[in-house]
Amino acid sequence: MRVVVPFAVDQPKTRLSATLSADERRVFARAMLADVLAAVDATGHEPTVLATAELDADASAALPDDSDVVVDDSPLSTAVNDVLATAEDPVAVLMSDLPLVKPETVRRLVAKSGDVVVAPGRGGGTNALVVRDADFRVDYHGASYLDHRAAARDVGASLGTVDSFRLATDVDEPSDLTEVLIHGDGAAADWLVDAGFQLSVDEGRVGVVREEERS
Ligand SMILES: Nc1nc2c(ncn2[C@@H]2O[C@H](COP(=O)(O)OP(=O)(O)OP(=O)(O)O)[C@@H](O)[C@H]2O)c(=O)[nH]1
Ligand SMILES: C[C@H](OP(=O)(O)O)C(=O)O
Repeated sequence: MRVVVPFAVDQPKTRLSATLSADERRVFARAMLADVLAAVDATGHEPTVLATAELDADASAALPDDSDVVVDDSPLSTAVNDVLATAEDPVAVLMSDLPLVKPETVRRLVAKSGDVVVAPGRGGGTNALVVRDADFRVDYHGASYLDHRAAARDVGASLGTVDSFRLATDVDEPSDLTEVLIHGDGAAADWLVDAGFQLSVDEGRVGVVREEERS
């Protein structure tokens, strides 16, 4: 199955700006992209990066050999809907900020039955979809998990849901870095460790600290 991976090339992950500089967010976003693409590639499914701009050398380095790249500077939902409108076969849409995703996670997603399969993110978002219905269209942001379920019902599509910790864990906020350090073992986790991040336990609560901040 074609697995479309939307990727914001410029100024990604602004909600991490209290913790990472603009340059660091660029590099970290590319490390997460590499983890997602590696997981897809290991399953034999074909990744297509849906990028907001031409990929630079760092982002291109994350691409497995058989990847396609589509550049579309439209807003996220418009760009994904452009893909869905011309797709002749089922398509999966998997976000690029899911560094805990493993090949088995991708296999579970694409194996789930339903004309529209939704994998919720924490907080009401939609971290992955499988679309087997020609009339279904996306509408991201806000409580998009609920919106996508309603949109599927509106076009008469049957619904599947994938309840997966690894798919639900998108990295949006500084607190999400904790999950990457605990459960990640790919490029994103390695980058965080190299950048000096480590787990901290403060009054029983787990978080992250950066080495330079502890001294
Ligand atoms: N093609 C495309 N992908 C996008 C766009 N905006 C976000 N994405 C990707 O969609 C996924 C979810 O987006 P967000 O969680 O909002 O990521 P983000 O825009 O980098 O982060 P914030 O700036 O913190 O909102 C990530 O894989 C992004 O790289 C867009 O306008 N076009
Ligand atoms: C794309 C968007 O991501 P979030 O902003 O919720 O991380 C969504 O899941 O609808």
